[in-house]
Amino acid sequence: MDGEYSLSPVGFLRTLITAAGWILTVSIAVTAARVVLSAIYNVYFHPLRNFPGPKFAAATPLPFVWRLLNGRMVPWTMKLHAKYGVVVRVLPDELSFIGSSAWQDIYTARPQLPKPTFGVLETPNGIRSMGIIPDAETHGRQRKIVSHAFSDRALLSQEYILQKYSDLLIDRLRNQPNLQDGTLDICSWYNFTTFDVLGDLCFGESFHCLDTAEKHPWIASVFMGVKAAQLLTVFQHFPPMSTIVKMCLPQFVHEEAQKSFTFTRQRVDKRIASKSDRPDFMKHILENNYPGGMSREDVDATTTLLVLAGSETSATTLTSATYFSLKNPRVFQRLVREIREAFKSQADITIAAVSNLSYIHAVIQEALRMHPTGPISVPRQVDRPDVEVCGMAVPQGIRVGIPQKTAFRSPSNFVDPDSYIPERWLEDADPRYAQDDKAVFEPFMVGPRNCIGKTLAWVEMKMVLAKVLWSFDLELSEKMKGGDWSDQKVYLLNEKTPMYVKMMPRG
Ligand code: HEM
Repeated sequence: MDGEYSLSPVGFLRTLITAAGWILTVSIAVTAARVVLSAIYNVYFHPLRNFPGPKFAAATPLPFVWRLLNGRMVPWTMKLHAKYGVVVRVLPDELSFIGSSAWQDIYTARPQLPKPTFGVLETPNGIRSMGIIPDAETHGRQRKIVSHAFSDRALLSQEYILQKYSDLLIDRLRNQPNLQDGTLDICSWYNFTTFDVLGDLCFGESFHCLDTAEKHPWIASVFMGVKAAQLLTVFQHFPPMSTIVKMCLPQFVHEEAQKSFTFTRQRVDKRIASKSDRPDFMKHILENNYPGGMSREDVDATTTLLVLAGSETSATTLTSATYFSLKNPRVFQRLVREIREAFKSQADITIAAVSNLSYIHAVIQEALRMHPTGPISVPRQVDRPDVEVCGMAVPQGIRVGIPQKTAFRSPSNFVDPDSYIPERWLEDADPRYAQDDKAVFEPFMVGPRNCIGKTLAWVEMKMVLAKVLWSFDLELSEKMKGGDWSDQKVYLLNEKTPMYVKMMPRG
């Protein structure tokens, strides 16, 4: 009897291979059928079916995901909005808007439209920083505590920190051997300055980037985390993949995250143990915290966010303001004149004094328009019926957002959108620019989750730029004369490339 029913090992293997073949074929067929059916549903039956946009992007996340991966989201959304207008369906379930009223409709809606938890960067203990907490109540509670560190009074008491690092920048630049040969990358130096300022404001101790002329490894690690988080968002568009990919992340990614987490904890420990009364962020956070406000873990996570959000953005804008001004000699000359006529010495460049200058303000504003630091959409989730954006009813379950760079460079919002014209922001602006829809320009966003560091960013950028242009004559390096420095890949943040200049010390 046994012999009749037993299989030889070869027979068993053959049966196994045949069965595996069938399973694979059926799985592929089922997946293909699902993909085709969902594409048909998305294009012809989905609640967004009547919104304009390319059919392929309506059918599948692939075109969007491809741009996320190759960093070319900005040119893609620019092309789409140029073709389809104020609203474009960029994903089966996401709409992109470039009309100015979208800011109020999306980002100041009450109750808040939640921030999707896509690709969020958690610390290894699972705690999220204030910037990525989805729950409005928890976010609001933490933000209220942190906001004490950004009051006008706090800012004035922090001025000496801004003075210290902007002066150090000038000293260090003066001593660079390559100052005049066109190989000095001003972008890195701006970054060193803003990292040192934020290190000092958060931890009571800088990263010594200006001293060493190098990025601290912690900074590199945190930025790698941001890019990884952005790339991980790709898999959220293919739900089962997301969990699998997170589980399969290579060991070094976890080790890197753990290392940078430990570094933050140690720095925060040290700052708290110092019991110092210096007027940095930590003093205000600790003084205004209360049981149930922010846990120690919340403080760690939010400190990392503050360094990241406060350094990269200001350095990018300083670089683009320098780049665009140098590319436009008329602008550069007017800017330099304003600064050099206003100040007799570098020491006169104070927060109060620099805040009175109008042209430097317009120069930085126009740099933020040409090259915003958050170039792509940071969407919100429509979590209820009856939401309207730009006068259009948006169904529940959809994500909506504004891609800043596309909105700021759109000819439907600005006259000569690709030209760098600070004059459009002046009170006595050229009437040609009266047509600009300035309400669309919100580089710091609006609403309860807008930039908490906006005022600090403005004074820091003006002070650093004014000191550089007061102390040096600048020229673009030959290397920068062709091409467009601002045409950069984007992985949530701009992937900045070097910006080479020649600098001649004055006096
Ligand atoms: C040119 C300079 C800056 C620009 C253009 C900028 C822009 C922005 C934008 C667009 C957001 C909203 C991001 C989102 O919702 O995902 C944001 C949030 C934030 N920014 Fe800034 N930022 C700048 C400088 C700073 C500085 C200097 C700091 C502080 C040191 C800072 C701290 C923050 C924080 C903590 C948040 C999160 C706020 C919250 O979730 O409540 N930023 N910023």
